[in-house]
Amino acid sequence: MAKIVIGKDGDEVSSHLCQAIEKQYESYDPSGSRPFVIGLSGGSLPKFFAAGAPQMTKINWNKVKFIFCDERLVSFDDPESTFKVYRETFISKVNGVTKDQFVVIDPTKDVEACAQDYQEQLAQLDSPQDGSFPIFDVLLLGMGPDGHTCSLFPGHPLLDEQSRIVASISDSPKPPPNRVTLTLPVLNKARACIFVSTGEGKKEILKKILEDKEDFPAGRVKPETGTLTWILDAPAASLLKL
Ligand SMILES: O=C1O[C@H](COP(=O)(O)O)[C@@H](O)[C@H](O)[C@H]1O
Repeated sequence: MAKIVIGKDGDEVSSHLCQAIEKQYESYDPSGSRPFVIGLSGGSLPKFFAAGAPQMTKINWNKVKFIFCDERLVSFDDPESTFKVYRETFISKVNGVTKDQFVVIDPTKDVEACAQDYQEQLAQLDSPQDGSFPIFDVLLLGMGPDGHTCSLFPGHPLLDEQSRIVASISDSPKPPPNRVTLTLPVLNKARACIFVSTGEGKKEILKKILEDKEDFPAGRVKPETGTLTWILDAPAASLLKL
């Protein structure tokens, strides 16, 4: 069952996001060797994460590895690069976080080779496994007004992917067309999936997914044993009968 949390404005959304991440960190043992893995999304999410990050004082950032729930296949200087956004808005704000803690794509590869390479990089993180799938600690997710999450779009064959951890997409309906993305099976193995969805433009799709239970990619994120949290602002939640 999803937990829905509503912030009255962007600051409250950031606060709820930080609290949710810190709560998940409580069940992690920082004295062990494995990292605490946080999956990052692009779009509107980085601004809430970066704004709240300095408040997350319980987290030993040295133990964190950041991965990308999806990434656009563009150079790291391109404004569409999600890594670029985090490099410019987050790394500079939190003491001790360096770019070496980010598991980044190789943007020089073709999209399929890039996905394969990223999957291999994720496999080296020493995360717990369930069968062939890693169990990541926290995945921070966004959702487009069409109901996509990561780079998993409505009606796309990637929604049926059952075995890969990272897949490529070369026909993304939202530009840029070439991207790599975590797949639904790995999203649903995570210990915690936290969506952040804000603004008037998301109110209809949120009602369809959270209340009417219509089938959209974001609604297929249902962690098997982990938790699912939706953090919304008031405009995004305005059609929900909570
Ligand atoms: O293209 C993308 O869009 C989604 C949703 O973005 P938002 O701006 O509507 O929050 C994002 O989660 C994903 O990472 C990104 O590649």
